Amino acid sequence: MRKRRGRTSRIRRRKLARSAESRGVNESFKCEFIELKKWLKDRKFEDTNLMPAHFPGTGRGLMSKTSLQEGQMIISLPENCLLTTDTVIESYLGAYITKWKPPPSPLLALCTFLVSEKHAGDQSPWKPYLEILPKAYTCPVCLEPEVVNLLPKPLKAKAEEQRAHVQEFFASSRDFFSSLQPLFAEAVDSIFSYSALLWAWCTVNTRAVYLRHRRRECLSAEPDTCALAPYLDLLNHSPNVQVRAAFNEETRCYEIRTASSWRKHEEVFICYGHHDNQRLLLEYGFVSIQNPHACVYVSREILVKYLPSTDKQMNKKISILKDHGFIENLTFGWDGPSWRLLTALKLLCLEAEKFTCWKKVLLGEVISDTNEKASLDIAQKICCYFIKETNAVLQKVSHMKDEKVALINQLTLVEMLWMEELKILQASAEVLCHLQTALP
Ligand SMILES: C[S@@+](CC[C@H](N)C(=O)[O-])C[C@H]1O[C@@H](n2cnc3c(N)ncnc32)[C@H](O)[C@@H]1O
Repeated sequence: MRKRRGRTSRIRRRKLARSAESRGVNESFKCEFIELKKWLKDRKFEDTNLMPAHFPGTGRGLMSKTSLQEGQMIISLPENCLLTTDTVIESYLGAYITKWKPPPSPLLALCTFLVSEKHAGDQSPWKPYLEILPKAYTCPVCLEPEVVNLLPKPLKAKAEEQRAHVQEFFASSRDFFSSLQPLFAEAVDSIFSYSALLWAWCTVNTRAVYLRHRRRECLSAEPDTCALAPYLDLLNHSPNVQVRAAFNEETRCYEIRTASSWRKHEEVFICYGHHDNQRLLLEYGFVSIQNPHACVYVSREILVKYLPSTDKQMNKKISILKDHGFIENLTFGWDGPSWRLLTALKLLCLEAEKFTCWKKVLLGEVISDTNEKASLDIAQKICCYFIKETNAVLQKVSHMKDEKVALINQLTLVEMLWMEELKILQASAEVLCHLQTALP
């Protein structure tokens, strides 16, 4: 049979490919979801809008059962389904928390409850929820050090901070865990191990919704703002949607309304915030493809890499940038170098005789064609340098994927981040070319 090559068939094929990419496979028949559904029903929640499904691009998420209109409530989860510090304090742990001095933090209360209930297994009333929680996470704190080493520098530094923070959280909680020994037949050290606490910490960090609680004497003064919301926490993130999510004091339900509309059987997303990919990886352990907020960070060392070392005013210029907050958050994005990056470069490229104009530069005024050209040239050089570096890391990751098969998932995640950064840099290089040719 002759192949159809007309425009209509091309469009149809493209549409089919696009819907196949995002088409989810219903998972509501799976045992864990049947159990969770029963558990939710006992708590007076039945979902008419959504169902669990697996999607090729985003993994497990929620799919619309019918089309959903803009402004429609997509989920309204009753208070008694939420796991908050109230749940913990009202539980068998309450007496131990109240006795412990200094008071445990709200986060420690939630993590302790999660570990303890997980340990209780079949005996836990939260079992149907615990069963659907991921067994492992992909936040940098869970990545192997050799994989963390491959992250872009600013993210690597934050990943190391994250690891130190969780290790300190564990070390400083051990005495409190010891105080819980009367509750358990086994040694608490084996129940509240580092890996168990890490799992609980990642569960709260990647899945909790924002829900502010008043301060209670038995907990420390740190903000009590996290609640786990079973089922609702199956919603994945998209940077391109808008939702309104909050606890409704009248209905006593945690409600999410969508500002987007959804066709039947589409994946329904919420937005976790306008985060770039490095932040998404740090906090949630994933990378969003074509994220409009994604960017590539330019450090101070790279900023000055291509500037003439003979510039006597260089130190002064850097101090000015520091004093005016222009040394941080300098980025390349999909639409080129950020205004902040170009402004910093314009100041660094100021000719000696124009140095007194530095305030005008920071206010966005054009000083001279020479200054405009010099700053664009440096931006282009930095961008090309980043493209070269990114390609080199991608090659290294690709080799490691062949050699370290056990790390393939972690390496694929890091690869995705670098591939997105490469696309951003290529787009930026093109924008810079246009800007350079547009100059007189
Ligand atoms: C609140 S949970 C959402 C449900 C989760 N997919 C699950 O199966 O339990 C947040 C986690 O989902 C994953 N996730 C969310 N949005 C994603 C996306 N757009 N692409 C890939 N993974 C995503 C990340 O692992 C993140 O830490």
